Amino acid sequence: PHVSAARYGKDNVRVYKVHRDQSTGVQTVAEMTVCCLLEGDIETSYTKADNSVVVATDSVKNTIYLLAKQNPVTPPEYFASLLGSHFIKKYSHIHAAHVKITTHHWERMTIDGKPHPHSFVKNAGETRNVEATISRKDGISITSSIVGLSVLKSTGSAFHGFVRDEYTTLPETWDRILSTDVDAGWTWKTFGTHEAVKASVGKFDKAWEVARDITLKRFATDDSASVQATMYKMSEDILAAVPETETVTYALPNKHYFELDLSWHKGIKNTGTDAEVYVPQSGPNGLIKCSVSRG
Ligand SMILES: O=c1[nH]c(=O)c2nn[nH]c2[nH]1
Repeated sequence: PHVSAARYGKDNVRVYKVHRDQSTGVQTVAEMTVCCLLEGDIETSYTKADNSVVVATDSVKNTIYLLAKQNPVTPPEYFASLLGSHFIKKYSHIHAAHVKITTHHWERMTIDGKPHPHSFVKNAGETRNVEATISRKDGISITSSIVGLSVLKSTGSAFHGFVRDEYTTLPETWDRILSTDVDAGWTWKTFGTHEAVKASVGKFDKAWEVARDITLKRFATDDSASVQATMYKMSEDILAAVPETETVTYALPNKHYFELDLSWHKGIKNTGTDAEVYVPQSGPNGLIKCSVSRG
């Protein structure tokens, strides 16, 4: 037997950084959780108990905090590229770094109609993520994503005309609730070097804003024939709006809200056009995935 693949490092490295603008007193915060795994000529640490090739995961963790102190930590695409590039520059036997950054969304509070200089609220559950592979040979591939953005529409969603056979019980509907937890990702065209990422630094925040706006607008305004049809439109829009992206990927759970028949009680009408009280389902849920590429 032989090592067919290996990577190791530190996961769940939580980092918080504050920027204090002395002139205005405005403070800005960033909080993220980092996973950084290294890949390279490390097989002997597995096969021969040879620790001479091991950059300790504790040193990986130390490096994350040091680089966070010495460099900007936003946008996360920039910091992921900077962090990964550090390891392949510093250690000739490390040939790739796999960096995942989950950033937590501290939204500045508005108090008495004014942005507060140092107080923030966290949007429940929504994160902005980056997964990057920084490779000596293949350059820097980055995928950005929005995860955990929970949305619901109370109408404007239908699902009919699907396969009807001896396995089908689902009734067709022309008016249903649609709810999902958005997981939307966009893969950037590969960057040759960290300098190329640095040159594009202004594009990452804009792309996240555009992708989020497109997702919400299409979700709200599309007269949805299915999750599949709506997510394809979202993907087309993002590819058109962000030319530096190559592929857009969505993974959308279909979080079902079941109608509840109450007619057993004095004939109360609560189904079809009379439906008002529904039963939100924790599971099973649909899961619809799609990647859309150029051309
Ligand atoms: O939007 C939907 N897509 C599907 O594939 C599906 N299957 N059941 N309900 C569904 N809704």
